[in-house]
Amino acid sequence: MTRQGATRALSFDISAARVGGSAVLGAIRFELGQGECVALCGPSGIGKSTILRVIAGLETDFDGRVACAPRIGMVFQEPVLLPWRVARDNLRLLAKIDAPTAQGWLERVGLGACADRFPGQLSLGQQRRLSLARAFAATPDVLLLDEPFVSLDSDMADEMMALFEGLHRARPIATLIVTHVEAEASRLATRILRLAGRPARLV
Ligand SMILES: Nc1ncnc2c1ncn2[C@@H]1O[C@H](COP(=O)(O)OP(=O)(O)OP(=O)(O)O)[C@@H](O)[C@H]1O
Repeated sequence: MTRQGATRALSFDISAARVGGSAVLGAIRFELGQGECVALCGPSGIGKSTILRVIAGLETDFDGRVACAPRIGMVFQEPVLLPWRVARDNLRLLAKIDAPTAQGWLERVGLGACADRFPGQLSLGQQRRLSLARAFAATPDVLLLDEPFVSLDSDMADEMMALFEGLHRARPIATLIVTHVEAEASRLATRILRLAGRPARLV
């Protein structure tokens, strides 16, 4: 396997990837242009998160070449926040921005009044908004979103998607978004990559 920098935001070209020794991904090749939002779809267990993990360097058992711009941001299904830090500090410390900028981001995602609350004092939807704000505030070159709207009620999912659209319009970071919901993919992405089979390939 080879990892190196790229002129495109992301170039993914592998012939195989294994998880726990079993072949999960087959030959898969795609690219992500600067500012583009691409969806990665497929049934549960097909290997969508594995692709994100390979890109992020968390999964190294693969054959091929992954060239990604250096700064990668990830948003997981479960928000990963510092539980002992209030919302403002979660943004400030993890996105490396000052307190007034952090407050500005909180306002943008409707959490202006929650700056001094700890993650445990926020609802799941609020925690996810905070995670999304943090990801954009950190201005990565590539953003990897792993089912960021799963298990939210339809109003909240709609609100989160609108939030993502607004943030991405204002700051068009190359984004790969994993979802198994077709409507989400066609709403948010300019291109949809579909996985099928075992080991998984693009279809
Ligand atoms: N430690 C492991 N050992 C063996 N197989 C594993 C291990 N971890 C994950 N897998 C397998 O890897 C495959 C791909 O998992 P992955 O999480 O990438 O799928 P996914 O498409 O993201 O699924 P979901 O939509 O349910 O999150 C699954 O079939 C899973 O069973």
